[in-house]
Amino acid sequence: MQIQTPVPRLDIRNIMRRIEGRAVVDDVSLQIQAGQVTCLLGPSGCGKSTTLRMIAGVEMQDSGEIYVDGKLICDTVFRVPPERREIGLMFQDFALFPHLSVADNVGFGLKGGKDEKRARVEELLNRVSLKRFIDGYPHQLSGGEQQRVALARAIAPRPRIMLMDEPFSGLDNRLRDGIRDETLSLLKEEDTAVLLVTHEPEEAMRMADEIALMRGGRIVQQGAPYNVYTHPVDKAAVAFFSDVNVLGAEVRGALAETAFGQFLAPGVPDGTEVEIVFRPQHLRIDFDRAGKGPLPTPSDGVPARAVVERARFLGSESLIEFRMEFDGSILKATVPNVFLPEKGRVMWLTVRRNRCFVFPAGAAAAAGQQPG
Ligand SMILES: Nc1ncnc2c1ncn2[C@@H]1O[C@H](COP(=O)(O)OP(=O)(O)OP(=O)(O)O)[C@@H](O)[C@H]1O
Repeated sequence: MQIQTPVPRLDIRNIMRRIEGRAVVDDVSLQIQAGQVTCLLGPSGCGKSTTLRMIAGVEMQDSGEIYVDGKLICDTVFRVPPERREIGLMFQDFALFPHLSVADNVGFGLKGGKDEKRARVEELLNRVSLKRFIDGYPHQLSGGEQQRVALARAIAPRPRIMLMDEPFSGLDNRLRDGIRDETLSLLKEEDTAVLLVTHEPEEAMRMADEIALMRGGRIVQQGAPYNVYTHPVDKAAVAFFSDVNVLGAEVRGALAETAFGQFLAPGVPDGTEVEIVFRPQHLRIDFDRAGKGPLPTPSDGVPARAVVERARFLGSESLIEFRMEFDGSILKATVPNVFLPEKGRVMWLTVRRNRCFVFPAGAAAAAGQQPG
């Protein structure tokens, strides 16, 4: 039986944008289905907003095509104007019209009869729990309430695609999580395809069905949040989501020898410098017992002696920095709850081997391998 993949709501193929001779967006391809949220995640200046502007139609790509529901809306010669693309936009500075009532703001882009428009406005204000402000004005609302009105306005004309550029970054932390969740459930109910730009990994993890990790104009990795987090393509992809620890080693006979034992480096030629990369939560801490640590195990390898340099309580976890006896480097460990050993205390560390990644040293953009 053949499984039919639905036609993507948004399909971007190989788009490229050069500014002053530099590829600001470099061969980006992306597909988003109706009802799916994809987060374009990357550091400042990596080309996220430029990608969004090309989809919105306010900036032209130098090559590549954009399709909506299988229909070409833009290549280098043909271009559907922005107002006919049925694309909703939501940005950080969501700028409601100050002189229009909440109802008129939400109904701004709506077509149809007066009653029909009013019904849609009421439905959406109800949905974002702001019906009581229907005849109020933007200045009477808090930042979070204005943001919810902006969401209702963007979604009112039932756009096929919603483009959101850092839409929650102007909100204070306490409000943000609630509004993110509310926004997500409304967008899902409306079956909109969403492309959300953010530089915050927590936001992408919270909102996305798929994360597209962008760097230097290119998408370097794409997949479900769990996969992007647990199978990063390179050291920078690990570091984007958390602190990282790095051990340097040279490969001999497909093995990288470290103070924590050997790591598999299948297919890596002898003499290659590699980096063993792991997150702070994957270091195990053990107490010193008369100068000895725990026994080596296949899953945790060999213990290495370390001295506590600094320990801090961060709320839900503690962060401990260790100076490693084998080379004087610092490794970071996090443990749940409160654990604050005093500076200078000797402890033993092991690494969860199946949570380590082995990458070629210094090759930020190269694909890495996970040990078996
Ligand atoms: N019109 C322009 N003229 C010159 N440079 C530009 C122009 N538009 C974008 N750039 C450059 O292209 C790169 C990508 O910009 P873009 O705004 O797409 O990045 P971003 O990932 O959205 O960053 P941020 O998160 O800071 O908004 C940046 O280096 C930016 O300076």
